[in-house]
Parts: sequence; structure tokens; C-alpha cells
Amino acid sequence: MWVFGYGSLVWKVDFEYEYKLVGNIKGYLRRFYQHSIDHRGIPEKPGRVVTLVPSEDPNSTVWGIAYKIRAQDIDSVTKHLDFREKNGYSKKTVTFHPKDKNVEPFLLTLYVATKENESYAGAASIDAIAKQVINCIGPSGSNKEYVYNLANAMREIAPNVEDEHLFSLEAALRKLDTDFKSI
Ligand SMILES: N[C@@H](CCC(=O)N[C@@H](CS)C(=O)NCC(=O)O)C(=O)O
Repeated sequence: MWVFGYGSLVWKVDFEYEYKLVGNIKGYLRRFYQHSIDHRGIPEKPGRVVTLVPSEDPNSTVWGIAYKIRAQDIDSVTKHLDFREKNGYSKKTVTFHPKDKNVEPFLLTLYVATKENESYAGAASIDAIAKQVINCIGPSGSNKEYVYNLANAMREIAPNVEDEHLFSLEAALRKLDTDFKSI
């Protein structure tokens, strides 16, 4: 079994895997359009984390990491990820395109929070998302840490890939952080 990570699964790997591959999936956009009430926020003050939204451009790519789960670990890893992604995420099978062109594309599982789930936050300006994120914290830590960790991880695994939504949010947060500290 293979699982694709495009958010916290890129930088917070708290499950067993045999090996991993960098690559992308097509037809989606990575967006901070999902409220988080159990990891980076609380029900009274939800944070924002990433999900995937369908793109009008079938060639849109979302880069991340595919993890090969050993047969003997499938049940335990699935149970763990189902719990971790319990707030609004559901499993979906898509085609993964490895960065290594010697490896043929293959089907894998990912967790996506569709717009039908009750914690779906929907579109908002980068400025509005940054102002929400900067003030949120949850059981897994601060919401801004989630953004910074994802931005750093994506630069590391796909240094030549521009993700304007992610990096402009990171920049907006770092500016708010700096402004706040300068008061
Ligand atoms: N399905 C996404 C994960 C999306 C995501 O970040 N999920 C949150 C749930 S709100 C999570 O696991 N957070 C762990 C954390 O914030 O430490 C992925 O493939 O990376």
C-alpha cells in the first residue's frame, strides 16, 4: 500500500513505512481551505490546514511524498492515519507521478477534505488566512508552525517548484510575526 502526503504528512511522519518517493499528483491545487479543530486549532478557534481542491487545469500538480507501507503494517498505519485525519478527511485513490522518471506512475491512497465536510473552511485571501493562522494553536501545536514546517519541507523536497499559495501565506505570516515582535 502507498500513501501520498501533501501537508503534515510531508514533515510529520509518525507511522512506519518501508521507503518513500518524491513526486506529484495532477488535477489538484493544495489550499489552506480546511479548518482544524483537533490539531492546529480548537472548536472555538479553528486553525487552517491544507486539503486538495480540484483544478480547472488537469495538468495542475501538487508535489509531495509517497510512502510505501509494508504489508504487515497496513492495518496499523491505516488505523493511525484514519484517526489522525479524522476531522473531515476521507481516503481517495489517485495516480502518483514519481519525480524519478525510471519509476512508472502508480495508484495510491491520499486523504482529502472535500468541500462537503463540516470543517471545510473554503477560499479566503492570503491576508485573511494569515490573520486566522497567526492566532491559532491546538493539541498538535501552533498553526503557524504547521505552515512554516510545510513550506520548509516543500523547499527541501521540490526546490524548483513554486507553490504561490503556500509561500505567500508563509511570507504573510512571517511579516505578521515580525510586526508583532516589533511592538
Ligand atoms: N492529508 C494531508 C494531511 C493534512 C493534514 O495536515 N492533516 C492534519 C489534520 S488537521 C494533520 O495530520 N495534522 C497533524 C499536525 O498538525 O501535527 C497530507 O497528506 O499531508
